[in-house]
Amino acid sequence: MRKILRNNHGNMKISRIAYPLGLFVCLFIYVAYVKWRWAFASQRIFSITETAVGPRNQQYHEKLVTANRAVFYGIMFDAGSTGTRIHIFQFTQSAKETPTLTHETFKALKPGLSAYADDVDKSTQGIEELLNVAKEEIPFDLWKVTPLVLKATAGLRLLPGEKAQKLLQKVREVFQASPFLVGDDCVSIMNGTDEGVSAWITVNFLTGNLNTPGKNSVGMLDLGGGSTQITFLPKIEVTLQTSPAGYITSFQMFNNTYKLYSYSYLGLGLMSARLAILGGVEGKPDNELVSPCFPSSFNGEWEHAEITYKISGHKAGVHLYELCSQRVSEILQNKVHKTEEVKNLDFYAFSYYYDLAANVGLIDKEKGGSLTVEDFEIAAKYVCRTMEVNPQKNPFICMDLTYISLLLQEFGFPKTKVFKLARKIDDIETSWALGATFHYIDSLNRQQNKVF
Ligand SMILES: O=c1[nH]cnc2c1ncn2[C@@H]1O[C@H](COP(=O)(O)OP(=O)(O)O)[C@@H](O)[C@H]1O
Ligand SMILES: [Ca+2]
Repeated sequence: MRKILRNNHGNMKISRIAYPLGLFVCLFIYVAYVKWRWAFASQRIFSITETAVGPRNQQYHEKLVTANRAVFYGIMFDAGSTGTRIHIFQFTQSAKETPTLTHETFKALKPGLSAYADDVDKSTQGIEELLNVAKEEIPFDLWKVTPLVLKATAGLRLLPGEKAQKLLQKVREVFQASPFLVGDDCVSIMNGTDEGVSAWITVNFLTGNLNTPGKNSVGMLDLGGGSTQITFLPKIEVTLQTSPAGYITSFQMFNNTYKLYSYSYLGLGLMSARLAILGGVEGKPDNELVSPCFPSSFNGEWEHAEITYKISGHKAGVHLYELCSQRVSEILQNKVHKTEEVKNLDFYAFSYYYDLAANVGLIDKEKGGSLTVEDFEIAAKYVCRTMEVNPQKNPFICMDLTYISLLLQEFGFPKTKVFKLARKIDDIETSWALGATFHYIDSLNRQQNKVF
């Protein structure tokens, strides 16, 4: 009897220790698992294979796993000024090998988050719709180890701070209720330099320049709706020495340190520039905005940042291109820093550079292509001249092309400079999203190394 009692007493003691111990072991295994997923994610640098253009569903996922390739994902939301986009990146890795970017799923919605500044509750519908794409794409068992991040750009930078924070808080709530891995910093406004640097990482990774020592890097030009970025790796010391404060940035990624020239011009994105050229002010409705970049007989409306403006052409307009380029030059005067070195480097151009060139047939809509500053200028002159007699579907086409051609010259590019325009390289979107995902994974791993 005594023995039994003693045994019972002993069992109770064991279960009192066993319960918290079991809980601790489970927690340890879970944390170790998450750390393991991300540890291999940041070993040296990622590679990309032809499987990037492959089917991606549960069957494909199982095929990779059974082929002894571990699969993991990262989700990046790009909250741009004109739209919100989801990028779902799939990586695979065999034992002891560097991870490979195998696929991207991309979906975009309009308008951008800033359009909901006065009705925050409405912003969640689009975010949830995009999250559903991630749920369909990512196998259920990987949801809780897949990091989910949103970074907002010019649209939210241009909003009053309080309105922007309310929008971000709403998104944070939706993210926290989702089954994915969210950290404290999962939703934020990205600074302009990080935006340029991340896009530079993307394009240099996709062109194979990042992982090949001695290979030249390429520069990156991004023309968004609210801001525009220029980023390149200077090869000559003069550029580093003569650039103003805030234009040179050092960053570390995957054990390498890079010193880049990178600057984001807030307010010089195409939509913000249109407003400036028209003489309007962000957030303030005007009676009517008149511009020499529209044909003299033109009358219409333009919606920008939730305000509808009445727009029209100058009555006495004759040489549209000359008058328009004068006005655009005034707007760009003393705004942009010129560098000599850009003349000698290869550049990729994204976003509205691509869209505009594709719209007027300078490049193939799907495949992209190469063109010069002069091609933009010739197209601008042609469109401005013909739209007087032949009204265009897009009344801004003369203004936009004139703006692009002059902006590129302000950066220091000669008219003969050739640019590459690409929406995708190896079936991956040429956006800052991939570079930012690499950076996020890298920093997550560094944090975890500190914890363990
Ligand atoms: O990932 C992308 N894929 C394709 N086009 C994009 C992507 N990101 C931005 N764009 C294009 O960039 C332009 C607007 O930029 P955005 O809305 O991002 O402004 P912002 O960068 O100034 O915030 C649009 O033409 C949009 O189609
Ligand atoms: Ca953008």
